[in-house]
Amino acid sequence: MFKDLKTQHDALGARRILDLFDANPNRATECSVTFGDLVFDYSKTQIDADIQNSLLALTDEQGLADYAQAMFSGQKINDTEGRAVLHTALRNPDGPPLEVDGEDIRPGVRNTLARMREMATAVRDGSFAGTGGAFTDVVNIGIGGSDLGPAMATLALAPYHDGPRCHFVSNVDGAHIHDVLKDLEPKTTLIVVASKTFTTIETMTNAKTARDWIVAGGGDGAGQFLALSTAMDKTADFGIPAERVFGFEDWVGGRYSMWGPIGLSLMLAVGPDNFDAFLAGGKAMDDHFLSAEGADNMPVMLALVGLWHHQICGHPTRAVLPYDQRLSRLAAYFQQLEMESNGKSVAMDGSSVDYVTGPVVWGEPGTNGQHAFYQLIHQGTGVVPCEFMVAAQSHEPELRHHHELLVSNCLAQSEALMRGRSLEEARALMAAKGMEGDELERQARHRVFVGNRPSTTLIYPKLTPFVLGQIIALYEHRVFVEGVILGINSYDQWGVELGKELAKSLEPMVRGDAVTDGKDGSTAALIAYVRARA
Ligand SMILES: O=P(O)(O)OC[C@H]1O[C@](O)(CO)[C@@H](O)[C@@H]1O
Repeated sequence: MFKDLKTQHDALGARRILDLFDANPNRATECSVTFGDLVFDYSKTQIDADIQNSLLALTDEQGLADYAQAMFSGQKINDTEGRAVLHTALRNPDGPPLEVDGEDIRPGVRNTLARMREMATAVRDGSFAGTGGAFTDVVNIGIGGSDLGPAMATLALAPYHDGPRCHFVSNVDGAHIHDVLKDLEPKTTLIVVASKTFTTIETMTNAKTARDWIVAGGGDGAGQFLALSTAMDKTADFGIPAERVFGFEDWVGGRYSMWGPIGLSLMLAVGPDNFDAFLAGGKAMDDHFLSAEGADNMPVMLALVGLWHHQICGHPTRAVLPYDQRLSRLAAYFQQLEMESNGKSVAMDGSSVDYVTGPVVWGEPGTNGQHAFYQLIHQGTGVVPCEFMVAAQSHEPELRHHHELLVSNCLAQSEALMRGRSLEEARALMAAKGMEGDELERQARHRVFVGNRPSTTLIYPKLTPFVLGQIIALYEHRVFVEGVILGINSYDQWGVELGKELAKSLEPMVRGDAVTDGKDGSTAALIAYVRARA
């Protein structure tokens, strides 16, 4: 796999990205993809027309178009779980009939969306209320895909909030629920239990704690609960009646689920119309993904640039750097989306892969990261491809100067990474400060930036619900394209199971109800430490 591309990579030698701009005045346009108001600029990378052609050839070799059709038409491409992958249907409720197991799923999608809208309206206008009156606060209890998406999006769309305050509890660490509930009023708090399976230990533990808190505080117990789940039997066992359960099917993966019921807390915060706009943004990206050809296809190019940097250039991580404070949970969201999807070592046919699969994804918003880890990005020994994101406009026109500084910083970083600073330039800098001799030489060397470090920039007009929908769907399809080219199933997550099983067996030992015989020395000693201080 990737033999030709690796040869092309090896032939690059010391080629400077900056020189590519001198050689081709149209490079910025030619190495950008525009879709609607979104522009994805990958011109500050080593990718040229030849490399681009070889990358695009991979999509044909791996049958990407057929896989995309298979996914959108409901074939069971998640074949280790025997499931279709149809989160795209959640953002296309009015599409033509779409069958899974012989049944058209569209009416169900429309019905659930209408019920969500009704519930959101009732909560927001106070016609569904707690024992103390209209709900002032909503606590979404969920983890992984049942938390990261709605938590990220609710923060991202803060300027559109006109509903109750929304809080998110995920960690089984009691500190999390304690710190969230301590300032809330049980009689006016709505608890939304978000769990696809309704068995996840963290979520069920937090849900029970929340129910006790509501009851102890004079609330209506499960009467102030909503459930978002595929497991109607389990939600009923918990005491939540069917009319307050928003179901979805197994063809929606957890990390792809915020477009449906799992997005209810977002809908409660920003209202049904803004939620619809978010769905419309996702749908617009789906249409683009299915229709745009080759280098004009944004998700395809985003995926290919990622493959170039990780699989071909061998850079082990990639940084997501939104210059947008309200996207401060985006990196965590992408970590699950990308790493749970493509962190695999077995191909679809069960054979072991002999190439690297998903990269480590990490990041923080700019400009904060600049004052923390950018040192390593600029002068460290390894290369970290950076994915910058920035809006042309903020939601705070009265703080225009802040936004101008934000944008300037974002652009400065990608320019600095590419341009670098040579030893000669650093020497001149030191000389200008009056330094000379050995000391000048020593100090100058510390001020050299090798440059030629790749980055991409996704630029968008403003972080509206529609644009957020576009961005999230863009990255979902990126993960899909990468998975298809790597020949792996991006939609299962068997790697999370072993730790869960072991946690179950360890709990009685940690509690002191079982002996640690049979455990390795380290685990037994750590349990003994905890027991001695419990
Ligand atoms: O929604 P659930 O079933 O509680 O699962 C939460 C998360 O746990 C995982 O299964 C991983 O443990 C994720 O894939 C999922 O998003």
